[in-house]
Amino acid sequence: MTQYVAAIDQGTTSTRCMIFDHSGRVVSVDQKEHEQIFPKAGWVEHDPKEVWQNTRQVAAGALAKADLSTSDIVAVGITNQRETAVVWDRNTGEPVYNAIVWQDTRTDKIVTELGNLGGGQERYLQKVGLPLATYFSGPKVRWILDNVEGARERAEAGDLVFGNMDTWVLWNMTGGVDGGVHVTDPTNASRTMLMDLDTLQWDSSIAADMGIPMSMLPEIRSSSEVYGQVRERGALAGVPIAGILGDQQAATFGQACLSPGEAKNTYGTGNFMLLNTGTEKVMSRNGLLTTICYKIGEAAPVYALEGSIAVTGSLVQWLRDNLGMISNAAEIEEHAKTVEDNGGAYFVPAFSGLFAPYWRSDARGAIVGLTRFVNKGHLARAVLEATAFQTREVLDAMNADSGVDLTALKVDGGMVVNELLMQFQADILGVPVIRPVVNETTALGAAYAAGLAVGFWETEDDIRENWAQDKQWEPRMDSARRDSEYKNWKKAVTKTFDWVEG
Ligand SMILES: Nc1ncnc2c1ncn2[C@@H]1O[C@H](COP(=O)(O)OP(=O)(O)O)[C@@H](O)[C@H]1O
Ligand SMILES: O=P(O)(O)OC[C@H](O)CO
Repeated sequence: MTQYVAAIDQGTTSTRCMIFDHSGRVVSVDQKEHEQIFPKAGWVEHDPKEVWQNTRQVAAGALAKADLSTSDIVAVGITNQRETAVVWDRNTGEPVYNAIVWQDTRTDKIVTELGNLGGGQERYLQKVGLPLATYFSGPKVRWILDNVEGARERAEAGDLVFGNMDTWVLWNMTGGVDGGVHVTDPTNASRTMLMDLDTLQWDSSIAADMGIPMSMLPEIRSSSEVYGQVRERGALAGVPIAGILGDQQAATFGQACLSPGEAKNTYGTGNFMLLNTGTEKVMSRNGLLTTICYKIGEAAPVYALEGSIAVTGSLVQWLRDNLGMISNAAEIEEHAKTVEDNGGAYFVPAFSGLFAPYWRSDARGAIVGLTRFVNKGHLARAVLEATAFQTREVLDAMNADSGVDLTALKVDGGMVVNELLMQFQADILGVPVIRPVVNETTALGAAYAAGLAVGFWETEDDIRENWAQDKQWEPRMDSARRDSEYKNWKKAVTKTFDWVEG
């Protein structure tokens, strides 16, 4: 009987269930979007119960679409938008507040206060590998405890628990109030600001500074082992849940970046470039994050350097949803193709401040270089080019920090169907850009982690063998134009600084 592995991919905009065969080929997908809730400027929330309901639906949907039954599935992996924080009551399963999403900037004052405590920024960089920023989960949990009536008392009494989306989905999938497992993996834990990067354990002094009771925190296990079985009711009942990886680490795994020096760049809501640095923890001097890449069972953890960009695909969504300039994401390429270049316009989408390599929460978005000449096509180009320029900044930082000169870039994610963007990306980087046959590397990576734990795949070599190239874009732009475009971009970025005052 043919067997398969399933993956739940709980992303920023949607939740997917994908089923893979032994060759890593997708045999079924079901997907459901959830509401993006924007209560105020800078605030972004998701309803955790909607996400859980969607998870159940897509699990059933993916099985039904491929006409498979639960007995065909040997393991399930979970991958997720990282940093997004949920706090719920372990006795009732009710969240006390909406999930606060990674893009949300409401914690800027909390972050500033933490920076004023002993050790400041440097203490966090050394211990957790992250700069103090609104991006990470710890300050979001602190905000909930400070602002939801009665939450702090309930947390101190041991009734409230915290989880990122992996933990929320796992706890519910394994039974919720009826014995749900409260666990995370080191890739997710490394995005909270609360995990010591050397010991892979929660750091009680940082938790104390953030006012977060240790009893709220999930147990940190490896990224590939059996955590529990799917609850008896519903789709996938009884199947072992055997892998957890944050979505960007999952994509790194799915892209078979399994040796030091190998990197991938994922183009989704935001962009995330990860470079495998092996068992060596490389600390960044150029605005990158040090993070856990994966930890397979008992093996030593593998580290990564990461360049996180907050706004890339979501800028295309913004054009669609907030401006109505396009009716679907693919249309942006049609508009961009009507012109030769950006007509002098540069769009810096600092909607959540700027992440890597700047980490400027005082920045806000700007379109510069506007003249009467600029039309819709130029703006469409400027929107796509923003993704490519931001990626160049991250690649430069990556090369400087690691000493690795990346000679090609493996790409994946929702935006890489955009041919114009991929060509411009190769042009502005000056290195080839390579897309794999299976572009769903995030779900695939989580499936690999789960499949390795139950022996469906034997070793990491199986993963390397399954990877295959689909298309490669070669740089065509001459270096003088590349340099002048990049110089203009850098100048445009400086125009976004110091917008939000103190
Ligand atoms: N043809 C396209 N051109 C540019 N952007 C696109 C295109 N198709 C999808 N996108 C963008 O890709 C993103 C979705 O990618 P995906 O990897 O599914 O995201 P996530 O996992 O973050 O939810 C959306 O932000 C969307 O705007
Ligand atoms: O949901 P995605 O694919 O946009 O990924 C979000 C990242 O994990 C945020 O760190």
